[in-house]
Amino acid sequence: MTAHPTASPVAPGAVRRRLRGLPSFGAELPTFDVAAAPAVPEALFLEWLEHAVDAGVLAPHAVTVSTAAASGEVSARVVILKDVSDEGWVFAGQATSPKGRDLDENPRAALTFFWPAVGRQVRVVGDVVRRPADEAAADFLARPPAARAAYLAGEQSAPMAPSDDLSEALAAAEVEAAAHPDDASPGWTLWSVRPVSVEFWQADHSRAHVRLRYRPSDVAGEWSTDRLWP
Ligand SMILES: Cc1cc2nc3c(=O)[nH]c(=O)nc-3n(C[C@H](O)[C@H](O)[C@H](O)COP(=O)(O)O)c2cc1C
Repeated sequence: MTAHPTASPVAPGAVRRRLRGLPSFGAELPTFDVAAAPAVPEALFLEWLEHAVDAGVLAPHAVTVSTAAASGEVSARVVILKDVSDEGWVFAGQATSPKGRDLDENPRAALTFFWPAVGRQVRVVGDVVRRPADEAAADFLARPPAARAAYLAGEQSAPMAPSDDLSEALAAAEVEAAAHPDDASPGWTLWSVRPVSVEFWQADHSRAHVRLRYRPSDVAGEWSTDRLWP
């Protein structure tokens, strides 16, 4: 572990004023007609995702995944969304990473998408299941060699030793990945979040933010919706 000196203090109130002055959303915001919302949340999510892509939102497929260990300790990180279907919202990572360990202990997660330019947030909460190993292997093999190399170079989230050289490790792993293009990695894992709640949030400049939450209804496969106070 490396120790660092304490950062110098800034003028009292300066950070608060700076933060208060920052914009959160684009100047022009879309509207959200909840009466026209599809019957299933996946359909609305895909509609909103395409809209975000068309609006030029950077990395609209990046999502914050929040997990909790059995101890109750929580953590969150950004990952890339891999798929959305009846199976849920799918993301990938290393089985032995902190998120993988959390999900082994407590297979529940919250996903949070935020698309500032269009003032939209989508929150998905649900049970997490691992996708079949052959699906994870196919996903791993479809990744570019540099991405596979980055994964193979070292154990994700483990501290690096001072003697570890990242560039060297990446170069060696890239040679290895290129030499074995058909070798899947057993640790590469796809997780699917099967939603028990999906909430769509549309910002409004006059603060009349529109929120619509889907939850499974009593009829299997169907959803009921609620408007929520902003
Ligand atoms: C835009 C972006 C995309 C990322 N995509 C992934 C991903 O798909 N899978 C992954 O394991 N980590 C991804 N990461 C890195 C994670 O945020 C995180 O550092 C890593 O998964 C380790 O998290 P953990 O220690 O909580 O397991 C991404 C980071 C960013 C900023």
